[in-house]
Amino acid sequence: MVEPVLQIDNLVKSFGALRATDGITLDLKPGEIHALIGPNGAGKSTLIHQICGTLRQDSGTIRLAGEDIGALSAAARARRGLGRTFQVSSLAPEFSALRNVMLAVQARQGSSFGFFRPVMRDRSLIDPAMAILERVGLSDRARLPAAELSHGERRQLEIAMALALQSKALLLDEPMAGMGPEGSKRLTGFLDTLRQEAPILLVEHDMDAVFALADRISVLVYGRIIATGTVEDIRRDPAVRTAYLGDHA
Ligand SMILES: Nc1ncnc2c1ncn2[C@@H]1O[C@H](COP(=O)(O)OP(=O)(O)OP(=O)(O)O)[C@@H](O)[C@H]1O
Repeated sequence: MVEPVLQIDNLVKSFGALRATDGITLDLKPGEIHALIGPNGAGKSTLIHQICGTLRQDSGTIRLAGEDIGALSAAARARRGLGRTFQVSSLAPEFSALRNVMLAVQARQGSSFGFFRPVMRDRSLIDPAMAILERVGLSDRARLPAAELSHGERRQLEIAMALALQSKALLLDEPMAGMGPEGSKRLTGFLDTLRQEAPILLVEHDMDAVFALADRISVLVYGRIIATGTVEDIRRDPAVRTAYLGDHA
């Protein structure tokens, strides 16, 4: 059996009387895109926050490459190889795309963020950063400040930074949000190739993207996973159709 890269077991998080995640168990295997879908308020963001460490679970375990990371800070989890993109961007907006990625490369190499070193002339940072920007299709935007990139390009840049940190697994929280049809199509194509580099847990409302990309889909409703399966399994599942998909199936 293939060992999962990420293994979540029985994760529980309550806000007062509300169980926002109510015993969630799921895993992410090498090379796969596992999509997490569900209606508004189902608990998707709460789950992502617990996995990346910005919210502490009440109980349950989170393992990355076999290591229990459930008590580590978000920064420590990122250093262990948990990459993520955010609904709200984490980029340094005044820095160029290149510099943002160079800082991630530098962090990966173990040196601290040396703002006073002449990083912009350091080939050991520039070359790998440019290679990654090329990989995500942003090399012609390398010198632009992150703030001047389009919404879709900023998502690509965040993914570039996750790649620079050599993430073992990627958590993508609604990467298609705010994108037009063209942008969604381009990002879908890109994510399709990205799964070989690091498996992806994808929270997404854009069902065209989910159906095009997902190896497996888990459906979350009121904090519980009501079904996990292939695209076909999920499309056919009567409980899922009732709870979520409706006409979209
Ligand atoms: N900090 C909080 N305090 C209290 N309740 C919260 C908090 N965060 C989330 N909730 C509640 O937990 C439930 C799950 O919310 P969550 O944002 O995780 O859902 P979601 O599936 O991500 O929704 P969406 O698709 O709209 O982003 C909701 O009922 C929400 O109101």
